[in-house]
Amino acid sequence: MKEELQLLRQQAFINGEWTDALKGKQFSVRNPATGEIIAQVADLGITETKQAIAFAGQALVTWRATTAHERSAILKRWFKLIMLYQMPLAQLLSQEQGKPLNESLGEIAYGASFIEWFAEEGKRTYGETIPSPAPHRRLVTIKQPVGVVAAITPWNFPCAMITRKVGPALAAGCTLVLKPAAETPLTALALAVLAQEAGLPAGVLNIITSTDATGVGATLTASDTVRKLSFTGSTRVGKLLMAQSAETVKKLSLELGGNAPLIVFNDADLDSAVEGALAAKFRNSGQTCVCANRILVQDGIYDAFAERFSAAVAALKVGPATDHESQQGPLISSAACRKVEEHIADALRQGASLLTGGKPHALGGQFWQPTVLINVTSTMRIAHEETFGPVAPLFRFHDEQEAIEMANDSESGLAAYFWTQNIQRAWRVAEALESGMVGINEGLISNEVVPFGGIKQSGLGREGSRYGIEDYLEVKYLCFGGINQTGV
Ligand SMILES: NC(=O)C1=CN([C@@H]2O[C@H](COP(=O)(O)OP(=O)(O)OC[C@H]3O[C@@H](n4cnc5c(N)ncnc54)[C@H](OP(=O)(O)O)[C@@H]3O)[C@@H](O)[C@H]2O)C=CC1
Ligand SMILES: O=C(O)CCCC(=O)O
Repeated sequence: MKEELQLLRQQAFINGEWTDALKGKQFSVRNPATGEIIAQVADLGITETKQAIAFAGQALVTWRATTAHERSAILKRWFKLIMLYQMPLAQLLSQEQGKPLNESLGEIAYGASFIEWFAEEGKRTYGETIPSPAPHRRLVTIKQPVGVVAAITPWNFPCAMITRKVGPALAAGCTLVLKPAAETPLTALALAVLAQEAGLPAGVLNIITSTDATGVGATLTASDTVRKLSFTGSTRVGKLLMAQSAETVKKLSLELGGNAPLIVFNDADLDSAVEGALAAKFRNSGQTCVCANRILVQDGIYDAFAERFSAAVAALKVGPATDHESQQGPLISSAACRKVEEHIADALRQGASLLTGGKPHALGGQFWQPTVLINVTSTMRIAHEETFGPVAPLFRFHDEQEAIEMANDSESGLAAYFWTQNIQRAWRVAEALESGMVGINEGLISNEVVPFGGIKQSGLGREGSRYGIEDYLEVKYLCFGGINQTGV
């Protein structure tokens, strides 16, 4: 490498240029562990968003004409650079998002894995030949890039939620306008530094940093040039963007909220269930859409599980990312803290009890004690709303049928988990759960090779895996007629 690249950028990235807002507006990015301002980032608006869309439209003409191998070579260079800069990227990510450094290092590697995976998958976007019902016709399909893609991403995974959209889009031959969350734009901009270094042409990836999510979202969805929207975030905003996209009939990928059940049957391996529930609930301090939101425990194992689990939760080390022993960082905002507080208060009011936690952490600010509630019931808010924080509510059930009914009693259907040592039950329950992903005796189920996505109001489409690139491709059917089989 020639020289260290400067990863901390405070300007937006449009058509390969680092760009200020037209009116010079900026917004502050804060470290959620300290409240300290760590950057002043360009605050772009509707006009700049329209410009970025136009540049992405122009860049599409040449980018879509490159071969999958050429695109793959650039993506592989990008992957290598991300891994080369894994530590500084992780430090930046922890600063703006708050998660412990080890989790950030893991997220950078996870994020990079989508770039490497789709660098390969892009070469395998096969069409088909279809046996023709008519002797004089030949029928084939080819796959072509959808076109310009708008991507809107959340703050909880500032790297991986970007790369699992941008990786397949670029590999397929699409260009993008990306709006990262206003809380965490710095990792996105740092990724752009490395993409440019890897040789990504100007205009292929544009990044709009903005606090006007409504205006930018409306501009992206209203645009006829933008042919697809890929969004990860709340169900409320997902529905809004879906409605806005109806006018121009965009292709949609929506990764929305979850309310994941985690079921522990009497025949579970208790050690494994405790370890898995800890991982599934407390990853990123509970701020993950696949985090277990409802822990359903069978009568016969309830007390033993509650005791072991709450001891493990109480032992979690809460602290800032600068303390390398931290396992739980701060929540992203004071609003997130309020939601956690409200869910706990509502549960306690309705008869739940605390086994551990339940209060703001002594560190102050946005740190919250990892919390376990017992005797939680379906009338409580926590049963139906995603808490998105470090609160584990333990529900009680009597038999398998009741567990399945409780698990499926949700508008969401993203992830579900259960623990059993009975193979028949494992298949039965896995098939009965209404969710896009199921962990069986396993609490961490995400990686780049598997299809990530939900059913019901958890969204549309799949990210990662061989399916992840399909959302960025259109199938075109070609009918070759007039074929003279005797030869002319
Ligand atoms: N599925 C998931 O991974 C996530 C789920 N959530 C759920 O959502 C709750 C709220 O989190 P929150 O951060 O507010 O999630 P949002 O859905 O509001 O934010 C996600 C992204 O959407 C953007 N956005 C917000 N409003 C609009 C709009 N009108 N048009 C276009 N884009 C918009 C945000 O921008 P900006 O940051 O500038 O507001 C951000 O980039 C969480 O508590 C959790 O339950 C949250 C994040 C991720
Ligand atoms: O959408 C999210 O909340 C992030 C998902 C993290 C994962 O890929 O497991």
